[in-house]
Amino acid sequence: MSVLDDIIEGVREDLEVRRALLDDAGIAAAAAAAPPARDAFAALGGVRDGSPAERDTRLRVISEVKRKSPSKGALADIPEPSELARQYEAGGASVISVLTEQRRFGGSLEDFDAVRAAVELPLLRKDFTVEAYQIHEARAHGADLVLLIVAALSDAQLAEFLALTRELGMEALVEAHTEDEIDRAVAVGARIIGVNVRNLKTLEIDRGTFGRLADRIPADAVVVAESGVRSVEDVVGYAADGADAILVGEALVKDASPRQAIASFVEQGSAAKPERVRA
Ligand SMILES: O=P(O)(O)OC[C@@H](O)[C@@H](O)c1c[nH]c2ccccc12
Repeated sequence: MSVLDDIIEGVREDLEVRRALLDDAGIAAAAAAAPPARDAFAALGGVRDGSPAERDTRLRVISEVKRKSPSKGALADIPEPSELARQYEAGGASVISVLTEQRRFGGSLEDFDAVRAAVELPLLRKDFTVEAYQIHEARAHGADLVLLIVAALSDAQLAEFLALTRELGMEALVEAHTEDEIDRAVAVGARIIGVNVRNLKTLEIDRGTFGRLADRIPADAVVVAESGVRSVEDVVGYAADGADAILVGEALVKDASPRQAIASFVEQGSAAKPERVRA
């Protein structure tokens, strides 16, 4: 069984515990009652009805609240996720990602709620989405963006979940690891596409993956480089290779001043962004 299968098995078990407390109809009603979602696509520099050339050249940072990971174990204590989120916002993050997977990443919906109460930025509910329930649940907790991992879903599920996400007023970060997965993301109409440079089977990082795959993403989609940022040099590399946004967890939760780190990522990353001319 792959790491991904293993994680998803736990995610499904935990989901059944929550569903026993609030059933499908209950969670759908809670989602419908939530205040409207924020426009995460626009926050990431996406342009709906214009040419990509109209886009500004700022590199966006998606800053992640991440307590631990399967590859690295414990990363940071994070006694107050709300405090960390305020620093992320003050530093100039465009979106905040909050991991809610419990077993491997130490996240929770409680963390998500704490961050939601603390900041106005669009929030990504970062989890392994395998059921519609989780999408309703994300919206009920005030999420604006959900994660859809191509490797974990069939084409039919991808299309269904993306449609539900948009019905609820949210957008999806659709995560790919290979050319084939990018093509599948594009085929279902994803407009925020992430290339995760962490290999899901070996858990190893290969930053070069981003440069090899980014050009395959159509120009009207927002391109996100995910994982492996250690310092501003890595940010500059991703920006030069065509990232519109970067998703950063470990480096920020470990930094003594995440606020300053984000500010320098935005500044130096934006300076390194090429004029965008992709077919
Ligand atoms: O901590 P890093 O290397 O900056 O990575 C952040 C983010 O990309 C990573 O947490 C991630 C990317 N895709 C995921 C899917 C599930 C859980 C976590 C992830």
